[in-house]
Amino acid sequence: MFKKIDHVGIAVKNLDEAIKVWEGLGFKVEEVEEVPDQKVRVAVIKVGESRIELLEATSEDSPIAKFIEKRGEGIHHLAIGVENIEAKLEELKEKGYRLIDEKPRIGAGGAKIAFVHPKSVTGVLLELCERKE
Ligand SMILES: C[C@H](C(=O)O)C(=O)SCCNC(=O)CCNC(=O)[C@H](O)C(C)(C)COP(=O)(O)OP(=O)(O)OC[C@H]1O[C@@H](n2cnc3c(N)ncnc32)[C@H](O)[C@@H]1OP(=O)(O)O
Ligand SMILES: [Co+2]
Repeated sequence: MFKKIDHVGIAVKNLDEAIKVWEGLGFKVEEVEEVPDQKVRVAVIKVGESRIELLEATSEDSPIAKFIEKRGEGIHHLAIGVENIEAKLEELKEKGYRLIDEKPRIGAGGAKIAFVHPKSVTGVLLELCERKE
């Protein structure tokens, strides 16, 4: 059911500056994409079969803005690749996990994504991600 670690999301204040830092380390930003539904701008770095997502808020009420206000920059979420996101959401709902999204939404690269609340997942914001490879 779980395919791989799809990506680690990192909240940053300024995407262009963060890209310089990460490319200075030797990583390569493949693409930068705005995801209006999530109020973020995303820089995608491929690392083997996984990705790093650098995330900048595109509005004051973006979840990324609130996160940074409260906790500063840093690791924001862990995204796991799944075969069937609807089935997984159903299963977790039945098991009593607190779903932020009952139905998947569209994320970066057109993936189907849904979040499970950190309070249900030992303090980790978990993202389920179904991607047509
Ligand atoms: C597009 C791209 C993609 O992959 O395609 C993305 O990832 S989009 C990535 C951006 N989109 C998202 O993050 C959408 C899902 N996130 C959300 O719905 C929200 O951010 C949220 C429900 C996790 C938290 O929102 P909130 O208004 O409740 O914020 P609060 O600050 O009050 O958080 C409530 C409690 O959760 C904790 N908390 C909040 N955010 C996180 C986090 N990222 N990781 C771990 N814990 C967290 C807070 O410390 C607090 O705990 P305590 O009470 O103990 O202090
Ligand atoms: Co993500």
